[in-house]
Amino acid sequence: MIHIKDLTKIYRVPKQNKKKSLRNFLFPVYEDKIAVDNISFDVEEAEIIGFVGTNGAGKTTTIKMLSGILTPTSGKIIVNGYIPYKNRNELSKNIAVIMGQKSVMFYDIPVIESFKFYKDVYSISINDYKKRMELFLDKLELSNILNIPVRKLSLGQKMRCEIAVSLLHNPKILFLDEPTIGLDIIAKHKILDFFTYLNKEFNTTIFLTTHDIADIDKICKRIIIIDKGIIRYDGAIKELKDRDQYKIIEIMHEKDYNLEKILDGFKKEILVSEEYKTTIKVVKQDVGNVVNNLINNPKIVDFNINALSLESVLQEIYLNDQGELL
Ligand SMILES: Nc1ncnc2c1ncn2[C@@H]1O[C@H](COP(=O)(O)OP(=O)(O)OP(=O)(O)O)[C@@H](O)[C@H]1O
Repeated sequence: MIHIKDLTKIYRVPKQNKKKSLRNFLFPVYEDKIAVDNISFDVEEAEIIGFVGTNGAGKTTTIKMLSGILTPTSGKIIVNGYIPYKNRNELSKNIAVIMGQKSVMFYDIPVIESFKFYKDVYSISINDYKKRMELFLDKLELSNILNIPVRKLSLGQKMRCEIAVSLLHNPKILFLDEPTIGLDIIAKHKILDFFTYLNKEFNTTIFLTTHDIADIDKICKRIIIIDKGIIRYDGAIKELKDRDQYKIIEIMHEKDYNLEKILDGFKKEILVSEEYKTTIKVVKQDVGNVVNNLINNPKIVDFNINALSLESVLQEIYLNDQGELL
């Protein structure tokens, strides 16, 4: 569905010059800024990919190249059989790009007018339009808001409408850039459940970029980590979590317990310390022995062993800067 090989995007930016002279203003010197550096990956039909990275990693630039908004500096890129920057019109019939902070609807008029407009833009038949609207009314609960002007909608309502309008033409691929930004947990889950539904029901391929790692953990099996324009990891989320060398142990205990004494000799980090509950992080190899000590101690009431959350795993990757992970 998506094929990218050795893809690079270099921006030409004016070189920062501390000296503010007329010469520098009239004849600026430029330098190259490598935003995406020789990346390669493939995405199969009906996959849901999480594309993550810190600020400035190259995510939006990649999505813009995938959707034909930007022309790559070099490399190969094919999306649904098209070269995006050459066949943007054809490609747009098969994809949707949803950016959490950008709107495609008309601000001052009722929501339904935007739907009618895009029905004509995409030349959608009356029958297909009715079917799609039924789906949106049902799954995104739009029935009570279609006649309200966009500017009067809450952020959650607006986002549900944005998504529905962008999906009127039943695209095969969705490029999502921060689709749940600013939403409360209920609105967020509704939207994520809807994406999962589209994926199952219509085999829609989903390419999701977000800073909200919980979103990725909820709906993606595969994750691509990009860092300073370079792909650091491309694989299963489960494998990434399994590679992690730590476990989290949540210990329920009596008030007067002594952790140092119970776990004497083990390297541990205390993450949360409460009166009757303490959460610690220990290396995987020590878990067996730590558990032994906990079981044999009368001050310990109960305990749970958990893997690190995807968010913590990624945090460690970014912080440790371990280089190539692949
Ligand atoms: N139009 C542009 N001109 C020059 N440099 C740009 C342009 N757009 C992005 N960049 C630079 O390219 C790099 C990658 O930016 P990009 O927006 O793709 O990152 P990102 O991963 O989407 O970041 P964020 O999560 O902050 O949105 C950054 O260093 C950014 O400053």
